[in-house]
Amino acid sequence: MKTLKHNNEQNIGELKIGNRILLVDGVSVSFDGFKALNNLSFSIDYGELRCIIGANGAGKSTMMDVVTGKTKPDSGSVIFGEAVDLLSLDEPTIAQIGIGRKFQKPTVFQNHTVFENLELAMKDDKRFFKTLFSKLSSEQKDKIEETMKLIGLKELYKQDVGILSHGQKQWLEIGMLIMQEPKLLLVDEPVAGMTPQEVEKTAEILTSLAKDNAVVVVEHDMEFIRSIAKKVTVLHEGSVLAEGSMDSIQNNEKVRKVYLGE
Ligand SMILES: Nc1ncnc2c1ncn2[C@@H]1O[C@H](COP(=O)(O)OP(=O)(O)OP(=O)(O)O)[C@@H](O)[C@H]1O
Repeated sequence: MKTLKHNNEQNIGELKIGNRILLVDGVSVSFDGFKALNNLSFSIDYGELRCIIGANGAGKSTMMDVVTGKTKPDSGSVIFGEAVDLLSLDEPTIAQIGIGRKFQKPTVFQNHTVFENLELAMKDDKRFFKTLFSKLSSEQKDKIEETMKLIGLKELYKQDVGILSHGQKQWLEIGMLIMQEPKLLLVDEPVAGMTPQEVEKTAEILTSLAKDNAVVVVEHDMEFIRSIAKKVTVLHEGSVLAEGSMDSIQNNEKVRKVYLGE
């Protein structure tokens, strides 16, 4: 079981597979009178890999901005774990208590090796030079090794990141998120621009990650979604249009109308 080094620890509750880790309840966000999120409600369980889909402008990014504290909604509530009120916390605190976000564009340190990038991303010590020149404990080394294995970059640990492929950089960034020990990961369009082999590997990484975390994937690539999805949430005009298995989504009349114009 994971532990949290934060005063909100007692409010997170037990991180047990199947327990709820995120509740978004009746959230609305307006931009100049336009409702980007409109009474949005859904929840995510610990150990779940959830896919969130929706047309451009459906509110996917705004939803992630609300969960990570970048945007404060006009109404509603967002609860992490059993009782942590995320709307009362700022962005750095939300990251610190265990919500990690991976944006589309990788932001790795180009002139450092794979190993160094993971080392720099480690949770406890954010001071760049101190991190680079201090000795790692065996526990920290093990964590880096384990992460390199998960993201498939173990053989490349000495390589400068600049020469990695687009896909490898994306995986490294997922690895850097893992080093911060998040409990909930929000991943924005992870397979955009990837080769089919890279897409397959990304599916493996995210599936494996979700076993001991919760992972929310926002993606447009439906084939990829189909390959990883257990439960899919469809957003439309800032609300949940449908939720369920990929099959039930594909056969859902409302979804077909909105997506396929049937
Ligand atoms: N800061 C903002 N100011 C004004 N309108 C905004 C702002 N952010 C988002 N919007 C609008 O809110 C709506 C929802 O946008 P959002 O980016 O959340 O959708 P999305 O589902 O992530 O779309 P995409 O798939 O294109 O990334 C859009 O119509 C967008 O134009």
